[in-house]
Amino acid sequence: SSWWSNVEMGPPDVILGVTEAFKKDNNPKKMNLGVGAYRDDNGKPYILPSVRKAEEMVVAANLDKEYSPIGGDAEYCSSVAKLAFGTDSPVITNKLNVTVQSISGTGALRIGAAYFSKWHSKSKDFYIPSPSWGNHTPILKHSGLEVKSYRYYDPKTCGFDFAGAMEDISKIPEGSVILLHACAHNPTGVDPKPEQWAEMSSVIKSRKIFPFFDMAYQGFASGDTKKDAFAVRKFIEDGHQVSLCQSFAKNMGLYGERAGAFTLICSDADEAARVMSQVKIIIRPMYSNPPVHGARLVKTILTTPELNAQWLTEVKGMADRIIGMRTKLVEGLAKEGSSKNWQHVTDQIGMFCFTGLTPEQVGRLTKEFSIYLTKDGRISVAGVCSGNVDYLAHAIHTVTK
Ligand SMILES: Cc1[nH+]cc(COP(=O)(O)O)c(/C=N/[C@@H](CC(=O)O)C(=O)O)c1O
Repeated sequence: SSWWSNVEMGPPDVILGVTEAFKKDNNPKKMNLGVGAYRDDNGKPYILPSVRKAEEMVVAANLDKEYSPIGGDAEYCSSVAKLAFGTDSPVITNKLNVTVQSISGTGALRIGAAYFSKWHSKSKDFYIPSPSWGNHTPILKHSGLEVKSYRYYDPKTCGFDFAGAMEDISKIPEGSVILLHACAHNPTGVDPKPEQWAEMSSVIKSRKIFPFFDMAYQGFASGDTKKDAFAVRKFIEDGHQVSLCQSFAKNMGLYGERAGAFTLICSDADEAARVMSQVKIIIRPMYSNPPVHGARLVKTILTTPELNAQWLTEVKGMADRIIGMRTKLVEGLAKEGSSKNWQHVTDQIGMFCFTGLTPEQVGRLTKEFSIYLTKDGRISVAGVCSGNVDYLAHAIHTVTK
């Protein structure tokens, strides 16, 4: 018999599996609201003009294809750290950040999980929001960490359960790690207000919990990279030694280029050198060194002032289109005569809208209207455009009235 006769069929990925099903559907009105990938108003993937310009510059530079350093290109790393923390942050000016290039946001989480599993001696417990991005749990478990949760989403209001979150956080044992979505929470689209971040920061500090940020949407949530980095910068101002995972998949449209970064904040240059050495020891046997092209595009954009300015207008353009679609969807539902409160659709922010639809209603959207979304009722608003928003409103009204 074969070596692999024991291998059973695994389930399709909760998120990426939706796209597979969508591709098989030949209904011309079909909609893919599953994967969090931006589409323009014609429903097409969008290559940012600033990225195309950067690509021309990189190609014209005739660079070689030698290995990157294990931690990636140093200028790339310093440019993405400045984007996250701010060029005048003491973290940057005192060089307290250990920043390495990662294979996009997922790769940053993998490096982070492996690092904490080996070097964070106080606890192996990671507390993630309930709900969180579907891939957080498997990534953390792959590294031998324990995954626990804290209340985050309130299904009654389709909003942030601040009281519940604070109650749970105040019970998290000292030394545990708390995973925080810096902006555009996935899947709920619900973010704490600045004053709520401030309260979370002080209770996390007083309880000596480690804040581990996942910032996969900087600039993509509000259209303003500084505003979207508020929580990370506030925690640093409050004296937390944060760790940070960054992705350029969404805010630069570099999905398949796999450009990201992982950062740990250290207390001095000597500690930073020791920590960097250990992060490299984790990366080398994982994938040795990162892919060059995506990082070159990011670095070119972030370090060429006019390209950086152009990029900021483009990322704001993406955010604004999504915000506009949220409003159009709510208007469409009103036009359909829905009597439900859809305020949360416009209150929520970023790529996703947590509609509040039940799995049964989600099933009907797919079966009766060829509208594809994850079972938890999350829709990627990026998949909505002026050509299909009324169809979506009609379908949602039909399954919810
Ligand atoms: C919060 C969060 N963190 C990290 C990632 C990883 O992205 P990367 O492409 O590795 O940089 C994603 C991707 N989320 C969307 C795509 C996916 O599931 O892979 C999604 O939720 O649809 C996140 O939503």
